Amino acid sequence: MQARAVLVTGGAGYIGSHVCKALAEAGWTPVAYDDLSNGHAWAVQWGPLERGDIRDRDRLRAVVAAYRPEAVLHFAGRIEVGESLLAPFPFYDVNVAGTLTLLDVMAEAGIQALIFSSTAATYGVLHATPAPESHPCDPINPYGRSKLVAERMIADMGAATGMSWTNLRYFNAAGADPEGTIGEAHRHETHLIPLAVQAARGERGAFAVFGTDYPTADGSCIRDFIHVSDLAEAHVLALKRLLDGGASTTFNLGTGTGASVLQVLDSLEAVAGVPVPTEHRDARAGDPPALVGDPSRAMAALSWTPRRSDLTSIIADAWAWHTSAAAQAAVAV
Ligand SMILES: NC(=O)c1ccc[n+]([C@@H]2O[C@H](COP(=O)([O-])OP(=O)(O)OC[C@H]3O[C@@H](n4cnc5c(N)ncnc54)[C@H](O)[C@@H]3O)[C@@H](O)[C@H]2O)c1
Ligand SMILES: O=c1ccn([C@@H]2O[C@H](COP(=O)(O)OP(=O)(O)O[C@H]3O[C@H](CO)[C@@H](O)[C@H](O)[C@H]3O)[C@@H](O)[C@H]2O)c(=O)[nH]1
Repeated sequence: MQARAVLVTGGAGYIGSHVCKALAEAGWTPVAYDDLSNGHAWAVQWGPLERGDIRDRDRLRAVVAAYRPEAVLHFAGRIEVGESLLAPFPFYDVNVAGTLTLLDVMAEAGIQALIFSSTAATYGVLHATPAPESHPCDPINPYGRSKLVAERMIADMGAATGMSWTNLRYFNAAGADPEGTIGEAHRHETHLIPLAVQAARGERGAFAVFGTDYPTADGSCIRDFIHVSDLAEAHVLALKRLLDGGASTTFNLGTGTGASVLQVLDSLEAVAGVPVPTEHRDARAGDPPALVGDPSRAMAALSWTPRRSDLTSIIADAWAWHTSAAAQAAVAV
């Protein structure tokens, strides 16, 4: 029997490629649609790669007509919080206008199910920790605002067209495929764990800790790290739920427990057995002090439990991937 196709925008990226692997293991053909601005052709291993920009309506139309996907998982977007304050235009252009174009093409083609990559950055500064989905959304950077606008467009389009949707608000995706096939390799790396790994391996200078006087126990920021394989599993479960008639909704995907930047560095030193050279810098603009999410709604509705999201497993998988032959070959491409 022909496997059922799903369109995965951003399928050559970090989270999208891990989700493609999980989708293929669950019996779908993931069609990755990606302009490779931050992703990699080598990360697309479980279905076809269609190069294209999410803002290119004609190209999207052609790919949708060729594969007739029964659902879309929408990862494509601009992702760097700090960058969004310096250059907001591409964040609104890709994350808002690009999402709107995708929604229009989906409506035209009659595709009735969408899973959207949203973010903890939609909340802004938390008043309650861990934050439930009902926490007010007041983002403090253009990235978070662009994702919140996209969430609201999706809900409006769904109400008008009958499309079902699930907005998944990820906290900090981390780690790598435990089988070592793919991992985190953003072209322009800004993320804590890969940068700290590179500093530990002597591939860059000292790791810059952004802010040491936050109102947290050790003064550094706190984030809720969720293993990318746990995220991937949640996407498969969310897709099944939506295609089985589950109601449109928003779920947090986090663990409910935070770790500080300094704790992450300690854990990396313990796993790797080498020191991480660090220097202290001013806080990065647009960074809330703590982002920790309550995942209990997703856990109940999806029968999902994060299994590899303890800090040691996350760091061990990240370290194993970054030090693997696969990663060395990948960065050379
Ligand atoms: N990494 C995280 O911790 C995290 C947390 C919350 C939400 N998210 C969201 O999850 C999604 C995936 O994040 P990621 O970390 O895998 O990032 P990523 O950059 O690895 O993946 C995004 C992919 O989208 C592609 N892309 C970018 N602009 C495009 C365009 N105009 N047209 C087509 N493709 C385009 C990139 O080439 C890349 O492959 C993003 O939407 C991000 O906002 C990520
Ligand atoms: O060189 C660095 C890089 C990061 N950090 C700190 O580490 C924490 C995590 O930063 P980073 O890894 O860049 O992730 P976030 O800025 O938290 O953003 C990620 O997590 C968000 C959800 O919380 C997503 O929406 C974003 O797409 C994703 O990039 C923050 O406190 C940063 O200040 C440093 O101290 N030094």
